[in-house]
Amino acid sequence: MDMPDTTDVIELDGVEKVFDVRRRAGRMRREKHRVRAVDGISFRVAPGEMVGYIGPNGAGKSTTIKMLTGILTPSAGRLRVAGIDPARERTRLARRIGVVFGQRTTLWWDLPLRDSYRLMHRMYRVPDRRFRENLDRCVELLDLAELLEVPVRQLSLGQRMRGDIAAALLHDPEVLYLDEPTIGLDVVSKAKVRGFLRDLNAEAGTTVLLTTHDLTDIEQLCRRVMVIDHGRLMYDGELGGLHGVAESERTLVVDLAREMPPLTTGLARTVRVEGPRQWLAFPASQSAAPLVAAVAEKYPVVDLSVREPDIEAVIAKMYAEGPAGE
Ligand SMILES: Nc1ncnc2c1ncn2[C@@H]1O[C@H](COP(=O)(O)OP(=O)(O)OP(=O)(O)O)[C@@H](O)[C@H]1O
Repeated sequence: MDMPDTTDVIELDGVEKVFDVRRRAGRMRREKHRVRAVDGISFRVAPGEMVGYIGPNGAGKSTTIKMLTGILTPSAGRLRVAGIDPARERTRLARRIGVVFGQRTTLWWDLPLRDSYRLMHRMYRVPDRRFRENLDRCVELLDLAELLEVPVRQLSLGQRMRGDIAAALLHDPEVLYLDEPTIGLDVVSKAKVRGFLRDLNAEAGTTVLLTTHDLTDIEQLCRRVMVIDHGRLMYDGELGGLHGVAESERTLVVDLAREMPPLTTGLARTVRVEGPRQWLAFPASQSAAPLVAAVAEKYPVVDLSVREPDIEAVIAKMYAEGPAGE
């Protein structure tokens, strides 16, 4: 007889979320319309895993995370986090999970960071000693010492993000949901955040579910990735198993002094021309340096930047070639 596997920290079985929306249909009429935001998803996450949860805009990622925190109740299916039904016991679950939304802060805008943390200390009823230890650790590893007395509204985006990550960890959650934790951050801040998350996962064994549009986040942090689209799980496996990841392309964006015909270097394909700006695609596995040198030598260049492949591009390619591992 199969025994249910109770060691998994996140369990979803046939989870659905349907929204009833009213849409304008003509001048007066409104039509009822059903949106299947999550359409029968099943997966399990073991303690200590760090899993990427990716998909195009509107795929159903945020809706899934909201159900996992208990903010939304599933329309059908079974869902458990740390053995708890999130929608039924949201408050009890809140002590076991941490959530970071890159697009908005859970900190108090007008308060210094330290005061936000004090409020959370009381809200989550964290034992004093534990709180102090966690805070000290986050302050050290996230470089927050100089920022504790600064009101949140005066922090840069990268500083605020680090502050938010610390806030999500002060009560020792077993599970951390991260929704776009590196969005809008510069290269240095991204590296800091990624390094911290890697250490947290390795040392504290915190289970992490990571939603991002940045493929590098996934490459550097997650061995396992789940792809969702139109509310369905399209892929669950290693990142390398996704078609298109290895052979994806980076883009060199070139601003020229004037409009020119498509550039020819022999090292890249010119995929787009708009006025004096041109987009050159080259294999992601190759260094950009020879291409940059060739372009700069041959053409009147005003500015250059390299764009990394993003998840949307990889997923588009996956659909073009059919999902891997099926
Ligand atoms: N409260 C709601 N009422 C009606 N429809 C909703 C609601 N929330 C989400 N949806 C719809 O459900 C679908 C999935 O949305 P969701 O926000 O989960 O996608 P997402 O994968 O997080 O996208 P993004 O990457 O843009 O954040 C979309 O079609 C969205 O319009």
